[in-house]
Amino acid sequence: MADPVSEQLSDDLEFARDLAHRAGELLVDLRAEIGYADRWALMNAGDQAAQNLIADRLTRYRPADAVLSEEAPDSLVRLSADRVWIIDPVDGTSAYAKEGSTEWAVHIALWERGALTLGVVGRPATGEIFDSETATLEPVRHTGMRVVGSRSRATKFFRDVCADLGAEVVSMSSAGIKVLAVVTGEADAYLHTGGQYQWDNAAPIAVARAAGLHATRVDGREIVYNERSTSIEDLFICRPERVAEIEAAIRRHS
Ligand SMILES: Nc1ncnc2c1ncn2[C@@H]1O[C@H](COP(=O)(O)O)[C@@H](OP(=O)(O)O)[C@H]1O
Ligand SMILES: [Mg+2]
Repeated sequence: MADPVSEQLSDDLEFARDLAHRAGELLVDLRAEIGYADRWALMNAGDQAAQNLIADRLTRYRPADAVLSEEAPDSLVRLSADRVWIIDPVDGTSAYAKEGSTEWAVHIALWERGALTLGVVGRPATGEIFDSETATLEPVRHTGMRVVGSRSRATKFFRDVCADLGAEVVSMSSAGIKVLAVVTGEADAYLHTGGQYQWDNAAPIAVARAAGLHATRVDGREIVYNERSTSIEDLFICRPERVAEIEAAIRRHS
């Protein structure tokens, strides 16, 4: 009979879910242990502990693969690798260090020969894990249009597009948590401009695509991963039925 543990380690999606689960538990424990009095200490400890856990297991169980992580120096080896794990150990770091906030996530994505092949977004504060195999788009439960955007870095463009649409703006931390808000029907779209990196959106985009969401750059271009530049400045994630309306507003303000 197959050993369930070794099966879990050999299947990339199960391996990635397990990484997000382990890192999430560690981060929740650290919050309780360190407390919130010194936010920088908690942020640094969380980033470092989750990075170490994920990096150690990738080295041990996926030694041939390259890694791009927010918390490790970028190695250009990834540009000629067949498989690259794109990792954000804690997305929404400042929310992680805010007592009571659930707006922080663990991102694990895998890029293989030109495309993202899996993504896992863990929401450790609620114990949920979303992945690119099982994510399904839920119906909206609100009336009108809701657009989710950065809590701390909303741009004029974002505000102008939302005002044009007459949309309710919902501010949240973490790119992963914002994509989950669209997947779960809490918002119709997630619009971001002004800067972001591959690790901020790779896993969320894999989950968004699996759920059937529209996911492109703000100008409609495809989002391309494992480019030399780590930057992916802007994103437009949207329920299919709202794409045309929001794209028209984007064009009016571009
Ligand atoms: N203008 C900008 N430039 C660079 N990174 C940005 C950015 N706006 C958002 N981000 C990054 O994108 C992630 C989600 O941001 P936000 O919560 O504001 O929507 C955060 O990742 P980290 O928390 O991993 O640093 C944040 O640092
Ligand atoms: Mg991030």
